[in-house]
Amino acid sequence: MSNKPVGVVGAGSFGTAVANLLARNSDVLLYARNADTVNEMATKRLSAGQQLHERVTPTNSLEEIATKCNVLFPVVPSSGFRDLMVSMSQYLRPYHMMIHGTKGLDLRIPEEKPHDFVLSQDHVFTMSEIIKQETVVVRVGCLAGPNLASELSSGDPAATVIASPFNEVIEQGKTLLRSENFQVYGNADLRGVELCGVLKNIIAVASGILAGLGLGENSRGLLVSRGLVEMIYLGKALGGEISSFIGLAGIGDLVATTSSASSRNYTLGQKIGKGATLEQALGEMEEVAEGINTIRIIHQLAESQGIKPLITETLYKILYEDMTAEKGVNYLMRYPSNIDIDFI
Ligand SMILES: NC(=O)C1=CN([C@@H]2O[C@H](COP(=O)(O)OP(=O)(O)OC[C@H]3O[C@@H](n4cnc5c(N)ncnc54)[C@H](O)[C@@H]3O)[C@@H](O)[C@H]2O)C=CC1
Ligand SMILES: O=C(CO)COP(=O)(O)O
Repeated sequence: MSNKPVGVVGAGSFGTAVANLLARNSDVLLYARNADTVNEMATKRLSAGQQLHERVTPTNSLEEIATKCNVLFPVVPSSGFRDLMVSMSQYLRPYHMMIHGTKGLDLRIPEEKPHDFVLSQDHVFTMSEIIKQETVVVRVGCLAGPNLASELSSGDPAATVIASPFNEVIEQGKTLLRSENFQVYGNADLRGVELCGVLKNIIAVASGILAGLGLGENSRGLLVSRGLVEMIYLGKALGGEISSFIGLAGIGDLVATTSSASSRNYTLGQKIGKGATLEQALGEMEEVAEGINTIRIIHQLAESQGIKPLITETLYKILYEDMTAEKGVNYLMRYPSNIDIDFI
């Protein structure tokens, strides 16, 4: 496997950062779907504002990347993930290994719903589930942790978690990604680690809102700690293990994303806190903020499953109904809560 290039599918901010990390150890093929973008990447050696490592070769061909690479890192937003897997599936074989970096969920509602239809976990999928549903790939994993693309591209010290039930996926991920400035931890709880990356985006949006309202570090500390409890509560209900949430992919990523203007979810929240509507805030952003879609999905799931994630529900009202950000904060502050930790 070592002489083969490694494939990264998706050349946005994170796909490009992952390609550059991998290029420290291997040749890399980086797929972008737009042929003009690929030509420009090849000539200017730039992708998503980042300089491309000399060992990264851009490609526009899914067939080429699947044929030449045994290990593939799909890193596209969750909204395009299933379509991508459907398009790629004809080129994929059981010997492929896939480690995705996408921090979102996929919602599949039947076109013809029975009159008593209730949305359940059977309609909400993580990206590893999509890979297994749409392709013949078996050895699947994910990559999650405090990995802000802008900081990775500056070469700052950082670390990630490779999660998979297959030890060989974890070991392969470590071999490919580990370098002087980049550590890689392993975790067998694939679902839990995927959910960490997905759910922390909700709390990042909330943190941005607090910042947009001009609130300080005490309120952020309160949010991060209650946010972690909510992530664990939801994560457990959706099949993750508590221990993953208190590791690098959980608390580690939560801290990074709730305190950085480099986070798109935080930035979007900040715009809302300053008074923008969701439509206005989205209109000002060029990159994906997965938390917006995740809040909608968790709201629908919570409603039908009888679970009550307080922060997520309040965010839903701010983003999709007519609650103001100030009212949302007042509502949360008045909510009667008195047990600090109730999940251990
Ligand atoms: N940017 C970051 O710091 C990090 C992002 N992530 C996650 O990585 C995923 C991707 O995020 P970014 O790269 O930042 O997004 P981005 O908004 O910078 O770029 C997304 C890229 O995916 C491409 N794309 C979308 N659908 C596609 C499809 N069907 N086929 C091929 N290409 C497609 C777009 O053309 C675009 O180039 C998200 O789920 C995000 O949560 C995870 C860790 C860090
Ligand atoms: O997940 C991330 C860092 O680990 C990136 O977060 P954003 O998608 O909010 O930029």
